[in-house]
Amino acid sequence: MDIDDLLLYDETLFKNIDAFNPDYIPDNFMYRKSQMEALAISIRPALRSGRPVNGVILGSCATGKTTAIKKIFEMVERTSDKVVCVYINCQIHTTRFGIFSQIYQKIFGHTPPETGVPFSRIYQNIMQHLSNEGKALIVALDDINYLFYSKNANKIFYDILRAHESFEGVRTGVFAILSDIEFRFMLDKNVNSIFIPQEIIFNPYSKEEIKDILKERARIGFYSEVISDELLDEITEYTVSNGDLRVGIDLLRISGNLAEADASKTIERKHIQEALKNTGSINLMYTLKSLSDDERTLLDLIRTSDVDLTAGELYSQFSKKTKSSYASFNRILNKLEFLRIIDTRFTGKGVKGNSRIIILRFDTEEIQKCMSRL
Ligand SMILES: Nc1ncnc2c1ncn2[C@@H]1O[C@H](COP(=O)(O)OP(=O)(O)OP(=O)(O)O)[C@@H](O)[C@H]1O
Repeated sequence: MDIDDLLLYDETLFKNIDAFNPDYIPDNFMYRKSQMEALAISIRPALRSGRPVNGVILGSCATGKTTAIKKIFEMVERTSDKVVCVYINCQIHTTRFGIFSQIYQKIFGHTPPETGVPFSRIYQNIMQHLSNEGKALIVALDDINYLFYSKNANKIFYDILRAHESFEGVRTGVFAILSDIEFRFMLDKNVNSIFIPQEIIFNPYSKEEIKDILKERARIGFYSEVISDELLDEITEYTVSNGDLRVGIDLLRISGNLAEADASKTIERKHIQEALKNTGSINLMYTLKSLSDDERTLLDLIRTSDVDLTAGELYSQFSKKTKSSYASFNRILNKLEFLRIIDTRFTGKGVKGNSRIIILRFDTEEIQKCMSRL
């Protein structure tokens, strides 16, 4: 097809292309009944003038944690106007002000002004409103490990969970969502005893479950018979080996697009093979998306260097590009290590043997591929 035809061609394989969006909430949320029940049990007291039970929601990536929270919040809000449910993505909102702005927005329908209003006023408005209206507050903090990095977690938990000490009758709860079991102990380390949560585990899907979920997604997203069962099996295999359901959903979407561009009425193996070339690690892409410009600049320097640099060498390159202080360079380096994009190893050389060597944990091409898709 030439470009004009490509743009004008109005046949589509997609019945509902939104079904492949990252934030699509499936009506049919399969294999998560017991987790949804556990969430409902934790929230139930809040619907009956009690306090919600705090929870920590644990499970590796793309096991449906976010979907479960969003679904249960939707259900709660449909059932009662006495519970305010706020979902917060901590990759985006990392400060106390940022997080309480989200809560404020949910309650009052608009965010507080960014300047001129002290945090205490915003906090007071929120809690006073809840107290006056007799409403409970449940806050889900997704990817809460990002708050450990900025060391804000404890304060935020404290603000939310001890509100009842200053505001009569206020009932609050927190769901902390974690996608890496390693962060579980860090939660205890970062948040003291005010948070005693019940654990809700989202175990990985089996191969059969992945196949069923992908099949259902294809059924919603494509017209019938666009993709064969055999090719779904292949996408399932790849998804299982990659360990991330999102990769499978993305593969469906990309191969559908490629088939469409080919004016084909069905997805063929060649479209999947082509799509595979375009999918980097989705997880890595999400992590890279959350980086600031300076953080990406530093990562780029690491990625494009032919040799493993020491921290000192890296800083001298970085400071030329960004004029950053050593302290902020160091913070960024620690963050990249914390996000497990890089490793740093002491070489035993340098001042007091403190010289570190920086090692990229991913293939440079993989990073490049993900960066180009941001
Ligand atoms: N049981 C399921 N049924 C249908 N779709 C699902 C199911 N579980 C996950 N998904 C889909 O997989 C994708 C990832 O799910 P979700 O964002 O809820 O996972 P997560 O555990 O929060 O991931 P992360 O920890 O990486 O944020 C979404 O597109 C979601 O619709």
